[in-house]
Amino acid sequence: MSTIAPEDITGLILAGGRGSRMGGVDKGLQNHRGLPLAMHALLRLQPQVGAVLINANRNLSAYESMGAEVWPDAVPDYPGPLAGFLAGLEHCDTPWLLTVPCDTPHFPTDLAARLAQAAHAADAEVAMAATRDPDGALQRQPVFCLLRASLLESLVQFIQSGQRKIDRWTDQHRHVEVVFEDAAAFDNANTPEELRRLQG
Ligand SMILES: Nc1nc2c(ncn2[C@@H]2O[C@H](COP(=O)(O)OP(=O)(O)OP(=O)(O)O)[C@@H](O)[C@H]2O)c(=O)[nH]1
Ligand SMILES: [Mg+2]
Repeated sequence: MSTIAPEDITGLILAGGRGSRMGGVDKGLQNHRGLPLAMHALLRLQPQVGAVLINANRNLSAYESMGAEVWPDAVPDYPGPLAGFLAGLEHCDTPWLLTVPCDTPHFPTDLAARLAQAAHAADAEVAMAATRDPDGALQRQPVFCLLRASLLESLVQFIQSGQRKIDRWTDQHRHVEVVFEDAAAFDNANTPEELRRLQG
């Protein structure tokens, strides 16, 4: 096979954060064009992968009603997105996991296909999205990450050692970066103002 099949990938929507810059609200449940942000992510991710999970730590039944399995962090105190990666890897039944955050409703519709192609071609364990700044500098998008499910043990150890940074961890493994030309597709909503800007 010349790539990784969609059926071999579980999509994971990361909605487990504190949303502190948004005033402490549950970011994935905030309205964007008539639907909760996490629902936009679900609708975009579902056609690209075989199954979808949601990682959330509050309002679990609201997320369940979107039609996907929901898993909270197994580690306490909101240690960051890697806790979500961990919940996803623990509950993923496919050889690959693809993470996306709940606050980026316009992410590329070919995200899974392009990351899968690159991971396969490079025989990598991790494929991460990247964009270019206006000045041309490469900007990693670490929460958009295709991972081999076999990295679970490595991630448990990394988190137990007190580390939190996604690319510090992924750099320990065979990885590739995939540049997406449309940087605006990765615009996310951290504040109410950024969410308003996304409506336009
Ligand atoms: N499971 C889990 N996910 C997290 C955690 N922190 C952030 N995330 C998720 O990681 C992604 C990127 O994080 P941020 O954009 O900083 O979101 P956030 O942490 O909720 O927002 P702030 O509190 O304002 O930083 C979002 O999809 C969050 O839901 C955490 O401690 N646990
Ligand atoms: Mg945060």
